[in-house]
Amino acid sequence: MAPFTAEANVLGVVRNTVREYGLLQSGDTVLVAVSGGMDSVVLLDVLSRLTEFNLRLIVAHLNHCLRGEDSAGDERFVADLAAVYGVPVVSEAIDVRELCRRERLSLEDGARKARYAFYGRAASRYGASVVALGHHADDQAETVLMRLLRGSGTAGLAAMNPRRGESYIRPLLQLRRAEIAAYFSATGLRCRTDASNADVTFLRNRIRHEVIPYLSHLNPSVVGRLTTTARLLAADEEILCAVTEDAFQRLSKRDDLNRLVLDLGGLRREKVGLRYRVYRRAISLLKGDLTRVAACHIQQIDQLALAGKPNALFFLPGRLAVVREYDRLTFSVDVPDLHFPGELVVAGPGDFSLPGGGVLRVASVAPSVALAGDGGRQRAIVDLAAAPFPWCVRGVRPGDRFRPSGMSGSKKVKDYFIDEKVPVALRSAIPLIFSEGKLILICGYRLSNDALVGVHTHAAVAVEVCGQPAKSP
Ligand SMILES: Nc1ncnc2c1ncn2[C@@H]1O[C@H](COP(=O)(O)OP(=O)(O)OP(=O)(O)O)[C@@H](O)[C@H]1O
Repeated sequence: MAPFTAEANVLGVVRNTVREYGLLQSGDTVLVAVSGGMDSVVLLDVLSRLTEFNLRLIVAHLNHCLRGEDSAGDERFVADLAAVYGVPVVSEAIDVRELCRRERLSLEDGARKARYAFYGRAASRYGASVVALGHHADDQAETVLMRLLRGSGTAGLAAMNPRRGESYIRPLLQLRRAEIAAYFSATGLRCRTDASNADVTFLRNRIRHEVIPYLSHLNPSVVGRLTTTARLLAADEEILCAVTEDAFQRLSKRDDLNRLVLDLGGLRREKVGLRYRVYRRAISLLKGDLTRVAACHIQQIDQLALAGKPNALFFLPGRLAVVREYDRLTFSVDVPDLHFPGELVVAGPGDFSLPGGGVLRVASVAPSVALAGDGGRQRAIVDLAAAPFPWCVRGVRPGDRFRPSGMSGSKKVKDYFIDEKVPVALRSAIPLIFSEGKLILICGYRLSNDALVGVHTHAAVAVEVCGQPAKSP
């Protein structure tokens, strides 16, 4: 029997993990993500020793440009290390701070986003079948605690799996940090040290250096317990994903503008947990991930879905709009600029493109149609004698007032928007129509007493906004 050494232990656990989760196939090309830290240095060494798989290894390193000369030093160190193993190295430098500023991400999220995009590029360049990452059991336990503190559900607490999708594997995930450190010392490997790993102003470091040691006093197996929780929840998560996918297929469709539309009638019959999952699925499909989408956003979407209000709008980080229109809930990204710059002159009936998106449609209607009543909120009928052309169409400005139909006296547009609970983000995109300097219509909302049709109306037009990004009652 082989003696039980730190090396034999690590190699044995990794071989078990690889077998249990089917992480490697013979002859695989593996992109090994190496930061230069101890874990990924050990990962590279271990993979190079799994000779029975006849692997082709490629080392990949991303320079995040966050620590000046230290980052450049890491990049050189990894290139030298790859040379020692006689394997190719692929590296890139990305200004992560700039990326985070541009995309309004935290440093941690931005670095992760840059890294995974880089892995994707590098893997396809070298035809790698999998990307190997150096996460271990202590990382897993820290991740579970961090997500618990952030209020994650099952998906978040399931944390990491030895296999993530088809492309990512974590061969060290069932090893403790101490076991990896013992292997590292026994083999005489060298690595880079990232001084920021000791900085307890970062939540992960505080959990690593303060919370887990404290919890270990209560239960010495705390890391094992947390990783078990993650494993059990990962198994549950698989079932829940299948159920979600089934519901999502039943309840969603794409409309002709490529927006995702959920059927509220069906959605309301589902349990709250499933509704939440369907919203998350819709968002990740549109945005690519769920970065910056918090539990409170999902709850707000659900309130929008269940509320009595037939029309309302809600914005999520990342220019994602969720619009409730009667029995539909529409998700769209890259919503048009919700701002109405400048002025538009309408000299007569016709279709007019609005600067914030959508079309203003002004169409003549027969006096009999005009008298039959108004066309509902979305389609207003205007008496042309009371509100003659040319009209000026523009966004709201401070001090604008009008005389809301059916009310006596006048009212500030701003107060009207507040009373009608029109979302602030939407207000400046709503077209206001003026005739002879008087506000006669807030499109999609309210006509003015000054433009109402009556028995004496001889000429009238119907006004509506088509393809408007969002509206609220
Ligand atoms: N700069 C880098 N270049 C290449 N690979 C890296 C780099 N930084 C980290 N990795 C890979 O990611 C693994 C996990 O690193 P680390 O624990 O720092 O990241 P994390 O942010 O906790 O995890 P995740 O990448 O899943 O968010 C490392 O073991 C290594 O395989």
